[in-house]
Amino acid sequence: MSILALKDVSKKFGALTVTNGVTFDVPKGQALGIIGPNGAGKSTLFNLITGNLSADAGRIHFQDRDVTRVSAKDRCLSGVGRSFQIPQPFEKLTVYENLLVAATHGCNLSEAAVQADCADVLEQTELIRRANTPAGQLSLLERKRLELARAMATQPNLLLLDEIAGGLTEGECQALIGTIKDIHARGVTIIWIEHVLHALTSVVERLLVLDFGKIIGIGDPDEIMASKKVREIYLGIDI
Ligand SMILES: Nc1ncnc2c1ncn2[C@@H]1O[C@H](COP(=O)(O)OP(=O)(O)OP(=O)(O)O)[C@@H](O)[C@H]1O
Repeated sequence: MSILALKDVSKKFGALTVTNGVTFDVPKGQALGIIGPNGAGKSTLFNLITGNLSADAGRIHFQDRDVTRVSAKDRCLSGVGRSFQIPQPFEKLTVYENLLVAATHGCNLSEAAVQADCADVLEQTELIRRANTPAGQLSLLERKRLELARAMATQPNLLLLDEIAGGLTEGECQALIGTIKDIHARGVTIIWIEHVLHALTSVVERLLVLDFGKIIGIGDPDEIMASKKVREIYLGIDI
């Protein structure tokens, strides 16, 4: 059963077609990776799925409901969570307070349940010892963890990760991968845009390649990465 389905989704900015007839679905519980050159339309695709942008054409279904014209807030409340490429936490609020804000506005839990949920998310994302630290004092890895935690605090069934591994050392990257794997093992469906390929392929079961807003490949990560077309377009390897 698919949790998300896009059918012929398109988006233009002026004369520039950034999403061009995109059709794919994501089975419940799967981790799907998205790769593509800079400007291929990956973040735009996320914005269309979350409702931050509205599609010019096509339909988007989430959990069997047509959400094409549903607002970003309602999509979040119904279970679409996301992290952003550039983390922008409330710098002066503590880690825990940042999660409370996300949970209070991003899910339907009662006040008491929100507090318990945020404590659980702090454990899951290994931020428990930084709970009372202002977000502005966190290291890069901790900021990435907080970005993940803010998305998890909205209790997503579908978690969208936008280049969360960028800029980390190899050790930090491995630590973050471990946390993402744990979240996936709990049954959360994941779509992850990432340029750090080894991080992505160590988690995802399926890979989608975008180029100029079109899907040029989707399937088993090893097969996709071995395909001549993908190697030429994405890796710039002339074979
Ligand atoms: N709000 C906007 N208005 C006009 N053009 C935009 C807007 N958002 C994105 N674009 C353009 O759409 C194209 C796709 O951008 P997008 O950010 O989706 O690509 P991307 O694949 O995520 O790139 P990157 O890997 O660099 O993050 C780019 O040419 C970008 O300049």
